[in-house]
Amino acid sequence: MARKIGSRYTVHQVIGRGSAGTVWLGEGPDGPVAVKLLREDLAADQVLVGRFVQERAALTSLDHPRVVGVRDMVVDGSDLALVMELVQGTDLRSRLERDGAVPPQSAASIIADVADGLAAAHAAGIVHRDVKPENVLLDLSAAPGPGGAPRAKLTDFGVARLVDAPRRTRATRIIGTPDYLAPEIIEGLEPRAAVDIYALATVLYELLAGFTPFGGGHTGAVLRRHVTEQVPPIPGLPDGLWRIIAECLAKAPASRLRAAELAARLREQLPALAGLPVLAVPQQGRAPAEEQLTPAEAVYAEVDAAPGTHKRRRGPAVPLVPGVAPDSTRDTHTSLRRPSAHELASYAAESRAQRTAPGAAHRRDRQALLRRRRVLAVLLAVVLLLAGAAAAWTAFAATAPDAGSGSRPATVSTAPRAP
Ligand SMILES: Nc1ncnc2c1ncn2[C@@H]1O[C@H](COP(=O)(O)OP(=O)(O)OP(=O)(O)O)[C@@H](O)[C@H]1O
Repeated sequence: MARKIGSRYTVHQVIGRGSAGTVWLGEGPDGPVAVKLLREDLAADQVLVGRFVQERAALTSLDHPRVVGVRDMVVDGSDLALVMELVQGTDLRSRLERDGAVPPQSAASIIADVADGLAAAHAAGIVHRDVKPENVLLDLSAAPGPGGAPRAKLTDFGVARLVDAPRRTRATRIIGTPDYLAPEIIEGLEPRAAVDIYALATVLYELLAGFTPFGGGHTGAVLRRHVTEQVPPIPGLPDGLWRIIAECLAKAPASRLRAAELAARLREQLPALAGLPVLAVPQQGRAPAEEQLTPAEAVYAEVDAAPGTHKRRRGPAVPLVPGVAPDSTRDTHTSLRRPSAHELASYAAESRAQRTAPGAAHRRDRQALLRRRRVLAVLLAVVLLLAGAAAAWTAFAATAPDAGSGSRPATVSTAPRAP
């Protein structure tokens, strides 16, 4: 069923769904396009419509072969739509779901492409803020890159910004996808370009290992790991590639590589990675959600949907266009309560305790017990000594010559008497 979007575009078929809207295959004056129709509740939000109009110039002027171009932005009655370049292919999430992990050379090549796109965006002052496999499209119509890797393009620029909470709410809420959130976002800082580098390095890790470094279990646990834990190594990964990942997952944003450096460093690695098979990385044994909660994480157990966002979900998405059945089952943008500094500190303390091996924890408890016992023994000895001294004093006072003078201490009897 064809549908008109503004005066210039017609859409006929749904090609995908996300948390912010539905993507349609469409037709414009210059040929085929992809049209992302934002959800009705977002389209009805006047603040968001204002931002949409404001962002139009920045988003439509971002023109780079590794970025999915935004051709137009349409505000038409109740429709709010981004008209994009149509990419013939698939997205990286679908590829991961199909193949699991990716050979190291292909992974590095795909991520170098995305880093090129990010470098262009960052140079134009645009931070993506939601880099994840869903937002990387593989252009299967283009000639493949090194080792037959498909060419990648980053999409969904600006959408996280459009649906973001205003500054005053940002102090208490986070919008993003938990597995890819940089620690400084969780700590409440303004997201800058380095958050995209952190997210992209997380995607690289995921391509190589088949899972994200800090994901799994309850959202509170995921946030805590981003802030407090070191990235788990990937067995068998060549050192050069590992160093790049570790640098880009640094907790301090200033220590991370810039996007252009990341692309260049990855390309330097490509020859050495040629022919390496997919790494056999054992899946991390993260326990299912509730079992994994530490007491502090249990305090931080809220994952809820702010207006305009979806719950973190495993079920189908809310239908976005009347009459169209939901088909998205992905975890995607989530609005989260930002953990307080106290909660983060508790996560850190518990995390340190959890990292200690069970044998070491047992030894540590036993040493604490012995210390407590020693302190008690010293206290008891002091009490007994004082009691003995008091008893001796009483006995001495009772035998002294002026014992009958009552409460006056015996020493007084030796003091010079008043004339
Ligand atoms: N320009 C495009 N060309 C071709 N297909 C596209 C294009 N943009 C998006 N798609 C397809 O539509 C799907 C949904 O895209 P969308 O950006 O709405 O959601 P998402 O990125 O999966 O999730 P979210 O918006 O919640 O981050 C994509 O995964 C992709 O398969």
